[in-house]
Amino acid sequence: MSFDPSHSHDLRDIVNPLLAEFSHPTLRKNLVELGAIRHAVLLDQVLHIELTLPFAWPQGSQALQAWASPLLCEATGATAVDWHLDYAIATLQRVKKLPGCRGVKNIIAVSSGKGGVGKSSTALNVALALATPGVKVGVLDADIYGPSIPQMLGTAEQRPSSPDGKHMAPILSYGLATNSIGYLVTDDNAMIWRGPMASKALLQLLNETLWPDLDYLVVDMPPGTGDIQLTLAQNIPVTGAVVVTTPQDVALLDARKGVVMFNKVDVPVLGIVENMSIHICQHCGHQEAIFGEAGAQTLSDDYGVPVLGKVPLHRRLREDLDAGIPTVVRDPEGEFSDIYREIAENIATQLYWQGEIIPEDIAIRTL
Ligand SMILES: Nc1ncnc2c1ncn2[C@@H]1O[C@H](COP(=O)(O)OP(=O)(O)OP(=O)(O)O)[C@@H](O)[C@H]1O
Repeated sequence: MSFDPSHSHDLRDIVNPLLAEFSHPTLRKNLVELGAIRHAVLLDQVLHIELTLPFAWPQGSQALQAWASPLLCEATGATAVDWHLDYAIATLQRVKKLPGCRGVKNIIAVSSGKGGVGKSSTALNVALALATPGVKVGVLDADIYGPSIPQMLGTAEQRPSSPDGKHMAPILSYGLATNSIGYLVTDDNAMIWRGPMASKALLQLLNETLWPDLDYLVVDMPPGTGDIQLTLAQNIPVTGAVVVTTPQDVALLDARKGVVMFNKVDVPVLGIVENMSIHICQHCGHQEAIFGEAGAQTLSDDYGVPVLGKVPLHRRLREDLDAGIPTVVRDPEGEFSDIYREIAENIATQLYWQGEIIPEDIAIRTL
């Protein structure tokens, strides 16, 4: 019998083995083993391929298309490949098998051992990078000591409405559903909250926000490893945590405490983001490791957690946040956005591979 690529069986025999050959640092199983290939059909010499992924994969999918398109054309006689990528994001087991927050599949806690290392900037740009078309993302700013997300989104003057007098509608910004402790209290007020009060308020903020269906909720945690952080890490139904640090020794010592804290309460540490990794001069592009080198790698080696990415120190990143237009929104094709997309993809895939998938109905909890 002769081969006929317009025949779906014959076509699958070409497409599946070829796509199974695609390797990428974020894949621990190939695309066939992952069950990602939904459909392939050759119409008018155009090969249409449908893929469904269980994790946000903004850069891997680009790499796949660049690698596979010419090979598929050659193997099938198609003149072009039309890729349809969609997502059915998996819900992963949460810390202590806690029931989920209504509407939210996966919660990612972004923390730092100490303040000022760029935790909020990282949390926000990573959330925006996770929100690739087809993936729904929210941000909860739980940083009681300096709730900066509203400023960074340019929404500081807004206040969440309450359609039923009990719950809050999140503020929608750049495609993210967001809420912040900053909308509800003044800075002076929040700073003097004691541990139990602060943890209770933050848990309420999480549970009383009317989140739309979200694949990922990124929680910008208060910096440090004290009682508030410990209580939150134990009581928020977190799927995994990310620790942000600078390469500086002192921040790394604090970052160590962060990793240890999450280990103690059995929250999987997905990895470390090194922020302000090298300084890039905005005039001449000269690069300098002003906070030292290889710090995050040492931490990673010591605790067996990956470095998810390194963000340089660059004036532009701060200016964009000050202007309320984060870099991933202002310059989506730029090199910094690529870095944040890589980090987002590493987080999403790490979350998937380390976790146990749970059926979706368990994720629904009524308030
Ligand atoms: N990679 C970077 N390049 C340039 N500026 C940065 C970078 N990362 C953060 N910043 C700037 O540093 C300041 C502190 O960042 P950010 O608020 O994200 O830190 P934080 O760790 O969340 O602080 P806090 O603990 O006070 O909440 C902000 O002005 C931010 O714009």
